[in-house]
Amino acid sequence: MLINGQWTQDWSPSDNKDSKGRYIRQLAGFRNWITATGIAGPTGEQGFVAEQGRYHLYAAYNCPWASRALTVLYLKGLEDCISVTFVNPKITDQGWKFEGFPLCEKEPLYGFDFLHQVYTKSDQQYSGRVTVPVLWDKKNQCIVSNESADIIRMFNSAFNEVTGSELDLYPEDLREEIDALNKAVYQNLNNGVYKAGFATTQSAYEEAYHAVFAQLDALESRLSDGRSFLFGERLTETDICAFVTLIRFDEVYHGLFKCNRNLLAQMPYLSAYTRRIYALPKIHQTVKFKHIKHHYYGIKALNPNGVIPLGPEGFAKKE
Ligand SMILES: N[C@@H](CCC(=O)N[C@@H](CS)C(=O)NCC(=O)O)C(=O)O
Repeated sequence: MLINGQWTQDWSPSDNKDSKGRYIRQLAGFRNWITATGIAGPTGEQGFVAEQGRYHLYAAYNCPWASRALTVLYLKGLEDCISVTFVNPKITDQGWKFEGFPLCEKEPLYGFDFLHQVYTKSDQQYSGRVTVPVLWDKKNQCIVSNESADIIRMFNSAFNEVTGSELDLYPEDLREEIDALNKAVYQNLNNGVYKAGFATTQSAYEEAYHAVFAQLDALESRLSDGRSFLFGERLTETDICAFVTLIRFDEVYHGLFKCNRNLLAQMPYLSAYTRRIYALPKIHQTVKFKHIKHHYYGIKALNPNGVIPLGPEGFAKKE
């Protein structure tokens, strides 16, 4: 992580825990918003107007948080408007680096080797974790946001006049329900699998494990009335949030994070739902199982020798 702008490597995700050994995720440090007119969003400074070509997304195919930002970028037709660079999925002693893995290119704006340089370019004294996704403003040369929950909302609404997109993943009439379900899905599933995987006590692991499967059971039952998506026939941001965890479930969370009561493949409605979203236009481009497996099974604290299991195949198709 960065401390006063200096990189320090003495840290592993399981170090971030409470007195009961529960994993705690740090809050994002940059919370500005791009808006259609440049007025400030719910948090942060004003001045980030939605413009063609002005912004850049640093993403990682392995990461569910970056993938939800990438997915909304594609669904909203923003690929010609916002450029994207993918970091190498194998995290190094200096955190995320550029190049050295298929589809991971050179850092295009400054020729940086590591993502922490993007953070200190924006704030020379930055202290905090260096995470993906990062939304960068090329004009003011600073980070707009490193919080994917905010990034998907701005992608959903800020650029409609630039792209002409009419897709609304956060429709007015469903906002309250979306917020409530997002919260449960985030706590119990998206972050819940991490809480199971990085727990350092038996009780913290068991608590997280039960929360993960209670949430999966609730979603399975919600989908059992035959609806296509969580809120019926309309795709919403909650579907994207759920999808990025579900698509990784059998390949990595079941084994490495010990969320192993059952495979997702054994839950008929949830697996059909995951396949339904996976089959939507452009979604395939956001899922790279090789990146996913190499990243997670490369986490030294959980898998010191880095051996990558061959199965289960789950949703993976041969790449
Ligand atoms: N709140 C952030 C969390 C992002 C996050 O934790 N990303 C992980 C990758 S999956 C990361 O970059 N971890 C590196 C680290 O914490 O050092 C978001 O949702 O945007």
